[in-house]
Parts: sequence; structure tokens; C-alpha cells
Amino acid sequence: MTKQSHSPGKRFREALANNHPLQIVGTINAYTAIMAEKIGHQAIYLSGGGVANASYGLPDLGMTSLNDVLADVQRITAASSLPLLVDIDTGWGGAFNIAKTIRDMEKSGAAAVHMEDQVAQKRCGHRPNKEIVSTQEMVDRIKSAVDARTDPDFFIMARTDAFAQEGLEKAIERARAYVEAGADGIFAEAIQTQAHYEAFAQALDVPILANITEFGKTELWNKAQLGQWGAAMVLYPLSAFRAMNKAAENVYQSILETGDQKAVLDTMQTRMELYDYLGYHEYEQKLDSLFADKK
Ligand SMILES: C[C@](O)(C(=O)O)[C@H](CC(=O)O)C(=O)O
Ligand SMILES: [Mg+2]
Repeated sequence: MTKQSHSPGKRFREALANNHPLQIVGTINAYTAIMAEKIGHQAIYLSGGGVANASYGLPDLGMTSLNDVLADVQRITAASSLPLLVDIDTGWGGAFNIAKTIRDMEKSGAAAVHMEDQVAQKRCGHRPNKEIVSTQEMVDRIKSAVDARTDPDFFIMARTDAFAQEGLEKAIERARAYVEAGADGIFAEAIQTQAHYEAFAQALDVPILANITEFGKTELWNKAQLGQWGAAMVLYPLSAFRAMNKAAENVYQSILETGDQKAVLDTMQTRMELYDYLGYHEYEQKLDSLFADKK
């Protein structure tokens, strides 16, 4: 990881300005963050669902705490210099808790967060029976967040889950109120069609995020289409995680059934590939040159 002169928030805003739209890929841990960076991505994401599922073996139902998520944020920002967008669910409490969440996220090297208008007992945005708080309550959440940041470039995105319950017009009305309260961008959760994306983009003059999560309510629209429809960011929150899980499932099954790994070896990253992403050989050379006299 190279030292950066700009703040994480500033780098997120630069990535946004330079990519139309900006693709933001989910990285469930430090190693995949390194992979995404070396492959050439410009921004990465820590999914709330991902932290719950991968780090704690829990469903995405608001059971993980601020500290649970911070632990993963710190691991990722220590390993990668890419700007990291973090899912902070509903912000973990009232005004003072949200302010603390923002300060802790900034201190841990996050570049951006998204906070949603669901009740604290939240659900995945692509599942039925979500409940949302009043517009006023969400506006207060956003004001607390914006007031708490110390870096004016730290990017605070408001996510609205209102489309499922209240429909397009009301969801856009809420988004307008959230922008007025200071939100830097809008995450329009679980909208579905070209008309939906265009309506959000035309109604608001802040960047709009399209959440292209698999097996949910949204089709796997291409970034070119989404860009034409006005989306400034395209999120792939759990894509690599789902693929990793499927690969692991196959490996566990195959080892049990066949007694060795031969049938699944070509689905594995090799030792050299693993090391290349880590810069393993540079570490080894350093060891050799520092302690050459011990040989
Ligand atoms: C983006 C999201 O909030 C997440 O935690 O990754 C989820 C993604 C998913 O469950 O597919 C969401 O859309 O609620
Ligand atoms: Mg989430």
C-alpha cells in the first residue's frame, strides 16, 4: 500500500469524478481488497450483510454492532489504499451514537458511508416486510452524521428503502429531503427499471448509487446502461463473496467425497498467485538483505 496525500474522502470524490459511473466492488476482507486494487478497481465496499455473514456467521438483520464493523474496516484500510465505502446500516442509535459512528469511521480510514432509513431492526433491502422510519427521523440521522464529520470530503450517502413500501414518488420525495439535510449522495435501494433510475437521477443533483446485488429485486444491468440512465455509482456488494462461498462449498464437498483435492485443484488460486498479491517475495528479499550475515 502506498502513502496517500489526499484524505480517503477526497480520493472517493476523485474516483467519482473520474469514472462514469464508478464501479464499487465488495471486498469482504483485507486480502480481497488487495486483489481488487491490483486488478484495477478504483473504489471498494464493505457490506453490512457481508460483515454479518462472513465475520460473524449471522444473517443481515441488524445484529452486528459499530465495533464489529469497525474491526473489518480497519483491516481493509490498513491493507489497501483504495477509497472504502462502508455500510453503516441505520447508524447504530440516536444522534450522539450516529455522530460517534461517523467519527470512528473517519478515524478508521473509511472514505464514505451509507446510512439507511429503515428501523433499527433492519432487514436486507431486497427482502419483504421492511419497515422505515419517518422522513423527519431520517433527516435527523443525516444531520447528526453531517455535523459530526471532521473532513468535509468524507462522503455521507443516504440510503432510502422507501420504494418497496411507498413507491417511486414518495421515495424520491424522501431522497430530496435527505439531500436538503446534507446527504452527499443517494442510494436508491431495490429500484428496478430504467424509468426508476432516470426518475431518481433527474429529480436530484447529487450522485445516485445503483445497487446491483445478485438474486435480489434488481436485474444485472450493465454499467454502461446504468450510466446512461443517470447512475453515478454501481455497487456489487457481495458478488465476489458469493463466488468464494460457492468455490469453498465445492472444495469441502469434493474432499469429503473423493478423499483428496485433485478434482478441485484447478479451481484454486496457486501459492504463487496468492503470494504475488501480497508482495510476498519483496518481504522475503528484505529479510534476506537485512539479515544476510546470519546465514
Ligand atoms: C447492500 C447491502 O445492504 C449489503 O449489506 O451488502 C445488501 C445486499 C444484499 O443483501 O444483497 C442490501 O441490498 O440490503
Ligand atoms: Mg447492508
